[in-house]
Amino acid sequence: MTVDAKPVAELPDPRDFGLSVVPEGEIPAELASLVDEVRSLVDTVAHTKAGSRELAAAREAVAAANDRLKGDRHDIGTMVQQVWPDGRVEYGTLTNVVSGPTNAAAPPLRMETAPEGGLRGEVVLNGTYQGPPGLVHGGWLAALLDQALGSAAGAEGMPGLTANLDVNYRNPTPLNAPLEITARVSGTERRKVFVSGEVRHNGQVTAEGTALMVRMNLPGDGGA
Ligand SMILES: CCCCCCCC/C=C\CCCCCCCC(=O)SCCNC(=O)CCNC(=O)[C@H](O)C(C)(C)COP(=O)(O)OP(=O)(O)OC[C@H]1O[C@@H](n2cnc3c(N)ncnc32)[C@H](O)[C@@H]1OP(=O)(O)O
Repeated sequence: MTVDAKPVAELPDPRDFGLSVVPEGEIPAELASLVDEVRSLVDTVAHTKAGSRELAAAREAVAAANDRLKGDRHDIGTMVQQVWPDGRVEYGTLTNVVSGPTNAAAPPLRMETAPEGGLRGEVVLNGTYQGPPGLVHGGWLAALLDQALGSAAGAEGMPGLTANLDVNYRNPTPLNAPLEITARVSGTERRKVFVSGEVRHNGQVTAEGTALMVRMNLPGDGGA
């Protein structure tokens, strides 16, 4: 179903809305490497069986690193501009909990244009995303789908917010295993963008979702 589809001519530039933008290429390699290490640290701490002495020493080392870095922060709402190999430009928040490149709590999910249309990404979720034993938490699968579906709408020139998200869990989703995420726009109606997507492991759908994204109301587009 496509009624009155109205992609915006150009993606809005967040700077026009008073937001700062960091081009992904300008993120220092040392920060990317630190984020990876912290991601691993969170998993290590979550699973450690170390004794009190080692734990106390590790706490001191982490506190020292925290003190060292605390001072100088990006503002909340800072955006990152990502340019994908196919030339697609995407804006997201720098610390987006699913895709933010500097957020150690993010897997992170990266979505690229799929040959069959829509977007496709791969991600591995470690033990800090656990729900049932050995399995990914259902809320996190919903978060992955929400992000992928939102990106699919953005990639078609219709960035917006999720008004409704519906997820069906078809099969258990394993931790520490490659997952494929796919998403596409299935229709539009005025500012409503209908999107659908899947999470797969070894080609088998483990979760699938549909969402209604409401496209941003931009100055000059008449709001229709
Ligand atoms: C600033 C610069 C930006 C730069 C560019 C950035 C690009 C980024 C690109 C790409 C990446 C995106 C990745 C994101 C992924 C993550 C997504 C999230 O986590 S979003 C957070 C959770 N969602 C919320 O917090 C929304 C809260 N809700 C609202 O704010 C409003 O309700 C909103 C915006 C969704 C709609 O409000 P209204 O006032 O704008 O529009 P109304 O008139 O109410 O609705 C429009 C149409 O939608 C229907 N509608 C609205 N809500 C509905 C619902 N829940 N169910 C069914 N229909 C609904 C209405 O009936 C209406 O339909 P009719 O055209 O009249 O037919």
